[in-house]
Amino acid sequence: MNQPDLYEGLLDALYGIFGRHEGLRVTHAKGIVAHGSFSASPAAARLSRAAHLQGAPVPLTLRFSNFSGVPSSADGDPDAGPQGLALRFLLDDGRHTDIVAHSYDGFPVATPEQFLGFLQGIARAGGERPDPLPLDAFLARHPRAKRYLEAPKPAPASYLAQEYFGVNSVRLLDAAGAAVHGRYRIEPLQALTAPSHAALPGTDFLGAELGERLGRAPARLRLVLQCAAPDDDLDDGSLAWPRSGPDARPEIELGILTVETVEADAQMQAARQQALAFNPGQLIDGIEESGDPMIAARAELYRRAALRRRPVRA
Ligand code: HEM
Repeated sequence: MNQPDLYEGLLDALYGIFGRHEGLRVTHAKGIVAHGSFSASPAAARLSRAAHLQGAPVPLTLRFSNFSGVPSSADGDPDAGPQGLALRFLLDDGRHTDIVAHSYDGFPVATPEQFLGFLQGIARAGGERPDPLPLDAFLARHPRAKRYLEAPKPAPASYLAQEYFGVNSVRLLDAAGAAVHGRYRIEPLQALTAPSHAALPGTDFLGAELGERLGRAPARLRLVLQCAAPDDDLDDGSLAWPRSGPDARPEIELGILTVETVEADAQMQAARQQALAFNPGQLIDGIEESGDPMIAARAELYRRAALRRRPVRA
């Protein structure tokens, strides 16, 4: 299969599973846009020459979301997780760079081709005449996909109360061109107080909780780089790297994200969501793809997905 057919096939498969919901993303359909800023650590500036990692505060747009492509799916429903966090760093010269992360450490599969097989299996296992055999066969060959499907993904107490993982590794380059490979993680700076809403199936609370919490005070998250060990596969985001024990990978704090406000006006919120098109392939000098095939594929996929969901202008 050529690349354009693969990308269109992936989008068709996602629309087949979730249906078409006018103007909304085919996955992560329900979300909320917030604004804030990012301040890089001195370690980040030593690691990369990227403009937003030099230390001066950089304006930030964030979108928190639920996995499902069905916008009416509630926060407590099983298809709501993993939750997503997309970040856009707005640079002085009008450019931007993005990180698109989710709350599961890993991905079901390593390549877009495998992901198509996974989605096709899921589609065949549902619908009017369900046939579970293709999915069963796929999961038998891809145990990490099985683990992903079976992992409980409960709703968090707050979008701000859990970790998010970049999954696909990147290469950071310093001023002299020296490279470090790693994966992003975004995590709460401190444990949050008890939730104000219950995370029960059928309940919808995450968007309101975020607005209420930020109405009281800004929230802070850490951006961390989990560094690759010399023999780590940089092209397989389905495999989580150890975080504890003797094989724990070194970690470097890249900076602090301060989340300040949400778009309170419902119409503006909807318009912002539609206009935004985050893209994990939107990189700038000082940050490169690591060789993971998913980054290039996601770059083209998200571009095509945004074109499909946006209204055609006459
Ligand atoms: C081949 C693999 C993947 C495919 C086919 C895929 C597909 C998509 C598509 C079509 C969208 C909607 C884009 C838009 O309309 O703007 C999307 C959004 C998203 N994806 Fe993926 N994705 C893949 C891998 C991943 C991975 C590895 C992660 C987590 C690290 C991830 C997290 C997200 C998030 C958080 C969003 C919502 C972004 C936003 O708020 O705009 N995806 N994905």
